[in-house]
Amino acid sequence: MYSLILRERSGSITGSLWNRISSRNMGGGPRTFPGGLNKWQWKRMHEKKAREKENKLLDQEKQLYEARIRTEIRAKMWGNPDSGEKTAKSKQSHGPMSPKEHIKTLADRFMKAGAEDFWNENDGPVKKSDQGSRSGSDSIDSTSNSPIDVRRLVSATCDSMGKNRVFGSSRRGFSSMSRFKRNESSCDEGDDFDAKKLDTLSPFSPKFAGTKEKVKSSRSVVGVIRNKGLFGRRKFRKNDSSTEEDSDEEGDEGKMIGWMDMRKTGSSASLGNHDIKLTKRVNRNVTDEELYPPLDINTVREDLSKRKSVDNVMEEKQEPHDSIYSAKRFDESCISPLTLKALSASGILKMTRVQDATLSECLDGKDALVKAKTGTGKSMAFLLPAIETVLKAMNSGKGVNKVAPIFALILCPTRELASQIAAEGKALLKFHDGIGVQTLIGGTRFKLDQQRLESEPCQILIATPGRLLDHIENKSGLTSRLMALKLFIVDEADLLLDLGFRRDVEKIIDCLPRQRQSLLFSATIPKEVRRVSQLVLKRDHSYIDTIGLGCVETHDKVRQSCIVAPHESHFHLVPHLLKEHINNTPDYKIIVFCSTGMVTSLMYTLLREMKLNVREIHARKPQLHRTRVSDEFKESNRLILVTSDVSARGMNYPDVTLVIQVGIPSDREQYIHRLGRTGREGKGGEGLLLIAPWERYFLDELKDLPLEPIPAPDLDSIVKHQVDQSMAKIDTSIKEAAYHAWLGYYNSVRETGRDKTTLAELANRFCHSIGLEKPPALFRRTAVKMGLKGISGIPIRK
Ligand SMILES: Nc1ncnc2c1ncn2[C@@H]1O[C@H](COP(=O)(O)OP(=O)(O)OP(=O)(O)O)[C@@H](O)[C@H]1O
Repeated sequence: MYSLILRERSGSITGSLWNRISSRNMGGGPRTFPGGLNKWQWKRMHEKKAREKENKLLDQEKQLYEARIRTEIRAKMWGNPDSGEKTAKSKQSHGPMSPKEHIKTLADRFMKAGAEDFWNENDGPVKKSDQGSRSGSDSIDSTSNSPIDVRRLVSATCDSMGKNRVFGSSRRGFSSMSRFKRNESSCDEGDDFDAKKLDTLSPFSPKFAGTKEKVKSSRSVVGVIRNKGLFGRRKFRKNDSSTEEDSDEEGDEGKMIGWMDMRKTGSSASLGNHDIKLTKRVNRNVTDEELYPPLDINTVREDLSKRKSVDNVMEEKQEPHDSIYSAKRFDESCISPLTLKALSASGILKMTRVQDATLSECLDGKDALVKAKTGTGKSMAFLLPAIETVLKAMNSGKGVNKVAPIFALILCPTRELASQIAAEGKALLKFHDGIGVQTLIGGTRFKLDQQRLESEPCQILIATPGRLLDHIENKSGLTSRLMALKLFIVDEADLLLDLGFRRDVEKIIDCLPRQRQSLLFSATIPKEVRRVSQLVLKRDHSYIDTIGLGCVETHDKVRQSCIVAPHESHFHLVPHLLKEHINNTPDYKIIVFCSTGMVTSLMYTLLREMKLNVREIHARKPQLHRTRVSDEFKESNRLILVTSDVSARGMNYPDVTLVIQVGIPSDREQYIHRLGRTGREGKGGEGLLLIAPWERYFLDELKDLPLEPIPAPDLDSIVKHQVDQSMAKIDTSIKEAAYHAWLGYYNSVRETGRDKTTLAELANRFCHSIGLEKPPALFRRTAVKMGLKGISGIPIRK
């Protein structure tokens, strides 16, 4: 069926080309599945089943672990009347070991033997001669009853965990905490006891895959070693401090130690007598000295001085902690010399943290979900891999026979953002001949788009979902060009995967080849989005979070405050606050966010009447106007931009000094993105949220952000008079339109459960504040559309 549709769409494609196209692996697949389900429903059903299976397995693991603990407690309670002497009988005893003893044996063996040859096939009991070769604190005699150096074990473990990378492969529920970063400093810490050895010790290491019994008996170590993720495959990630050797070992396949090799060496036979109880352990009080044998003071000093010098070198190399930049330079990465030339021509030498964290992963062709704060260079972080992908595809010659292939597709939510990304892409391609970036955005003529796409080079396409779908559905030939796609990028991924856009994005994905790399970027990635990201990403994608767990998504340098004041005072307060800021900041540049396009228009008209230097952008303005104003605001200061949420995401207006949000945003994420228009590139800024008392409930969503409540300022009587006069001059139609839009918006965001004020009451107050004598009646159709029909106090026109 799908090939039929395709055949119909590509009527102009020649026979041989058709053959190539139809044999291509398309993202769509069959349209219907058993039970009349569509592809996505089918996919979701299977994902759900997989999750359930995973949870069931986790439960089983938990039960096993609990059983282990119970056995341990029972063993403790029964006691062990052991004399401590090794009897001939005990030596020959082949009964099962107690969990504690097993752990001890494992740890002892570990201490004795190097982790590398620990589980060799012909590995037997540790020989005396081996013991002799070790000295100092490293050496623990396994034949004696010397206790395991738990403190060292724990500290090494914690150390590895503490330095755990925040970013890593995303497996649902298996947080990156279960992964250990290879770190030289952690090797320094406890002799040769590094993360890798810890992994070897872990019952989840493939080396322990030999018998279930072994895995079970070492489960008590797990409490220390693994604090999350029972099944997650252990991965070692390479980092800056990884040695050459490390990276070699990690190999290409996900930098993971070969699973098969380990399983081979971890067979039951290879354990020899080591899982057999040989001695009976004496129950005796262990002194502190025995537990923590005194260390040679000189060794400690040496260790400390070594660590200090390493730290100093690291500090010298590192940027200050709150800097958005990393110490790494672009010329240290493997991007093309011509791109490097363009970067240095723009004065860009160092990577930002997000670029450093993602570039190598993205260049390796991996799928990734990336979270980084606003204004930290995410656009460049995905444009550079896009350019490299195009260069690679062009050099390999693949797809060049096809009709002008598009190798990289970038989706973003707004037209201005698409144009901005395209401009940045063009700057990076300045010295590359024959590679072009084009945009497909709404508000332009469809035919012109087509002509442009055909006449100018376009290997990188940046589009808004609606217009791209128009082209796909109108058989403009774009579908066949997209068949060569290698890289699919979604900027502001959380918004595009949210309900408003998701259907469009799904349809677009249906038209893309399945064999592709996909990257998702945003400053905010709620849990729900991580889940649905599977729609776009491969299962083994990386989740790269440069913000980190428990850290806020906003910038420390941006001061955030909140004013709660009655709704009717907002139109008076905004001009007052603006004037105050302008007086204190000569080079001001302010963005005022309003809830809807029509309210934006009213606010703009009011401020213009008050002779402030102001511009407006919202969806109701023609595209030409939007582009002109956006460009003007980018380049100037001493200007105020009043805008709706079309400017909330991704727009890079440099040096914005203040962001005012009038009324509650649609959600927490939108608050963060709006605020993110200031404090870009590590600079400072100020954010102010102005809400009515009934909107206070929204502050719960922001309670982890450093939002300072401040009292509403006393209104300047001159400003108040000016506002009243200016408002009186504004056309009633603008006010009525604002009223209707406002009503619709608040009806959708208002939490009626918490708010006792009726919508009619709020509507009346809003009317009053904008100088309307009485609420204008709504057309019945509009009222039904807004869900307002039947609300008393709001007049409805037939
Ligand atoms: N390595 C770098 N060195 C200097 N400036 C950079 C670097 N990378 C990006 N920039 C600049 O930082 C600014 C912000 O970048 P960008 O718009 O990509 O941020 P963002 O993280 O996408 O923000 P948002 O989350 O709001 O979309 C841009 O002006 C960009 O040119």
